[in-house]
Amino acid sequence: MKDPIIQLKGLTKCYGPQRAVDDLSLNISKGEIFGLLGPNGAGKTTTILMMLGLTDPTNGTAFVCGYNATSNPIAVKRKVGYMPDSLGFYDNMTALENLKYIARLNGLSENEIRIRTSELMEIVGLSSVMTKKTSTFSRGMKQRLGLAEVLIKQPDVIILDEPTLGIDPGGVQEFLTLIKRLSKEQELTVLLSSHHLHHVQQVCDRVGIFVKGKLLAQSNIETLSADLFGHMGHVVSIKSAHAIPQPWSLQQELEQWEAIKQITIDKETIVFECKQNITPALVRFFVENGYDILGVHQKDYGLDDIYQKYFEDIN
Ligand SMILES: Nc1ncnc2c1ncn2[C@@H]1O[C@H](COP(=O)(O)OP(=O)(O)OP(=O)(O)O)[C@@H](O)[C@H]1O
Repeated sequence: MKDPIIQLKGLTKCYGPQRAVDDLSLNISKGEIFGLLGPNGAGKTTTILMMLGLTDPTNGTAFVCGYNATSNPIAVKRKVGYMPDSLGFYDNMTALENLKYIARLNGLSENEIRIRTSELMEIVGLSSVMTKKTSTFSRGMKQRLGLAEVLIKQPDVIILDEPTLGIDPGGVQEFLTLIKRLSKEQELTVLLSSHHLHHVQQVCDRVGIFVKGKLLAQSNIETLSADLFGHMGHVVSIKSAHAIPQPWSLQQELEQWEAIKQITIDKETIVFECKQNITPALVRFFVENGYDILGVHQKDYGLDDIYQKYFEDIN
């Protein structure tokens, strides 16, 4: 990994006897989109607050953009834009006025404010509605305005806490596409916390699975799948037009196949766990033996399976 822009070492936060974050070590490199994935109460927000210097760790360190977040929170805040899960705007002001207000708070000159706010409204797709009061905005539009506010100080890192919460599916898609584009165009590092696995899967280069304060795994989705389910090999299920009799005359022959590890039969469905992908050979075998096939399904392990494996005891 290139020099990490976020470096968490043994980060721990205890609330009384409860370890909200437990010995978290994690490196995130510049330009990466990292998804912190976990159910409610996993410790995602607490981790973010420690990274911003808004709450002190019980143990461990958080270095962000080269600064220790606990001893130098002001320097970190200059470099990091944070969008919390609930956004607040001045509803009696227009979107543009809200953004200009934040720009002034960040110390931009009036000339910079004029140029930058108009650029950002364009980037987040709010130019046509920027003179409307934010009280009229949908949740999706508010998220976009929140993103513009976060970007106004040209941060190196943005941290988005549950950014897709409450947005309709179309809005989610647009928002995630925007995040991805910004990250690639500006080498912006993005830390995105969510419990929406599908949203995370669409946009993140890597994900961390966070459960009960512990980071259980971190990798890209493909590697996580291979690590967790690689031993399962290729699983293919074949649905015949008719129920498979028990005992089944062809089973013994198939069990001789080197590539087949296990055969499970349930009425007309036969599931094969195989060492490699032998789906075409299996289909030929069934056809040659006079079976009519209604369906063939190859199981691909994805984030759903990962989620279920880690979170099944919790949800
Ligand atoms: N100030 C606090 N005092 C005591 N306990 C807290 C405090 N803040 C968080 N916790 C507890 O720490 C644990 C982690 O909470 P946290 O908000 O970080 O989780 P999360 O993953 O962000 O969940 P959510 O998605 O629900 O916000 C929870 O059990 C929560 O109740």
